[in-house]
Formats: sequence, structure tokens, C-alpha cells
Amino acid sequence: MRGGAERVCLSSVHGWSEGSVCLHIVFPILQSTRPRCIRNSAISSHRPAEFCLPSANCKGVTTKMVRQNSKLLVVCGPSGSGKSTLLRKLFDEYPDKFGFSVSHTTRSPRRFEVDGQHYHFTTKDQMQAAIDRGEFLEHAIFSNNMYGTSLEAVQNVQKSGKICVLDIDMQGVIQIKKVANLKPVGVFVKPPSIGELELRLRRRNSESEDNLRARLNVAQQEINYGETPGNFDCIIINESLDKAYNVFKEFVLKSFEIVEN
Ligand SMILES: Nc1ncnc2c1ncn2[C@@H]1O[C@H](COP(=O)(O)OP(=O)(O)OP(=O)(O)O)[C@@H](O)[C@H]1O
Repeated sequence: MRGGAERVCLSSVHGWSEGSVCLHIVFPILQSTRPRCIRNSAISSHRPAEFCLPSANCKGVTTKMVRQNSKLLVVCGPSGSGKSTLLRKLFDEYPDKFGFSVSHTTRSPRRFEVDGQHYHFTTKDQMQAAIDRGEFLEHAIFSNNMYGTSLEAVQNVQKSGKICVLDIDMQGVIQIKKVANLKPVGVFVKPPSIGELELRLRRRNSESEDNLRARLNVAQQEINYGETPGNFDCIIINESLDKAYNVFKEFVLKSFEIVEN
């Protein structure tokens, strides 16, 4: 769903254009394949509670507490690992439970894009001033344009009673984790291997060769981050899609105390 030029987002995903390179503001040395959007969060108080999912595919849940009352789900993983695919299935199955926040960008709107719906379109000066005032949970520069997720955008989703879902890259996660009192439930989606990741990206046929290589080049680094104890609450190894989705769904439902219909 996301990642290609002019690809339409599930909601608000940071822009992406062929041949561009994303440099993150906070960690400019690390190249990101593209800024990903965070969606949804709940800034309510989080009562810690032990949570352990007895699944071979879900690792890491015992390494930290999973918070009750959280309404923010952060999903991260290398490009092509299957984040969009898993989230699409989750949104399809629970349309009234989850929502994406609307990101800000300084790039120009495309023909079909509606301000406030696809993105909040803004200027560099305005966005930088808002960042300086601490209004953004995460932000990045991509292809000379700024992208970011504001706290307000996340809160708007939460106010609608939905769990906000953020699909973000490693740099975004690093920023989010620094936000006080914002204790998201974090899921890392891991491909079975780098070789399989490359196959899936090639099959998706959404990237130029340069883009594809850029994504693969950072994949191992992202996996290392994802596997570092304490960085995520759950690691989903996306080998069989059905199995991965079942683990993902079970973990998310339990984490957010969602009762199946
Ligand atoms: N378990 C799976 N087995 C085989 N193919 C899969 C599996 N999961 C996802 N795919 C396919 O792999 C490709 C990449 O998946 P997807 O677009 O969901 O990745 P992504 O992590 O969201 O990537 P990006 O960050 O670039 O948006 C898609 O073509 C998808 O259909």
C-alpha cells in the first residue's frame, strides 16, 4: 500500500517519491528509506502490567512491561517486512477500533490530496516553529520536505475512541520513545531473512533499483535495533502471513484489552 511513488496511503503516510533519500533530523547520519507515519496514540496514564504471549513468533514480550490503558500502537520494521499488509488486515477486521493520525508535510499537495485528510499541508517556517514548540512527536526530512506527526493529530484519533496506530521507521521510534508519558505498545515486524525481504520488495515492484538497494541497505541495521531487548514489546516474524497476522492480532487485542466481537 505504501512506499511507491504516488502510492495512496491507508491514511496519512509520509510522502515518498522515487529516487529520493530520507535523512532524519535527529540522526542525520543514518539514512532512512523513507519517513513512515506514526498513527495514533493515547497519552493517558499507563498502568504497567505484565504481559506475556506464549507464542514462538512473538518474542520479546517478557523483556518489558506492556502498558494497560495505552492507546498508541507503534509498528516498525524494514521496508517490505509486511507492516502495511498486517495493518490492513487488522483495520479490515476491526474498522472501528484503530485509526491513523494525519501527518504534516511541507510538500505541495498532489492533485487528489485534501488538506487535513491526507496530510496537514504547511510551510517549512510554520512546521519548524511548531517543532520548536514541542508540538511534534516525530519528524523527518525527506526529499527536501519536512514530514511529521503532531501530538494533536494523535490525540484527535484518540478522542474518537480509537487506538492510534503509527507505522514508523526506526528513527521515528527512537524519537517517540523519548516523549515523556507517551508509552506506546511497540511491535517490530521482522522478515524471515534479508533474501526473502529482497524477493518481496522485487515482487512488489514498487521501487526503482536505487530505492530498493537503499531499503535493503538499512534493513539489517533496523533488524538489529528491533531485536535489541527493550526496544519493542513484541517481535513478529512475518514468514507465513496467516500465522504472523494471528500472532499480531492476538498480541494487539490483548495489549489493548479489545474483546473480540
Ligand atoms: N508473509 C508474507 N509472505 C509473502 N509476501 C508477503 C508477506 N507479507 C507481506 N508480503 C508482501 O510483501 C510485500 C511488502 O509488504 P508490505 O508492503 O506490507 O511491507 P511494508 O513493511 O509495509 O513496506 P514499506 O515500509 O515499504 O511500506 C507486499 O507485496 C506484500 O504483499
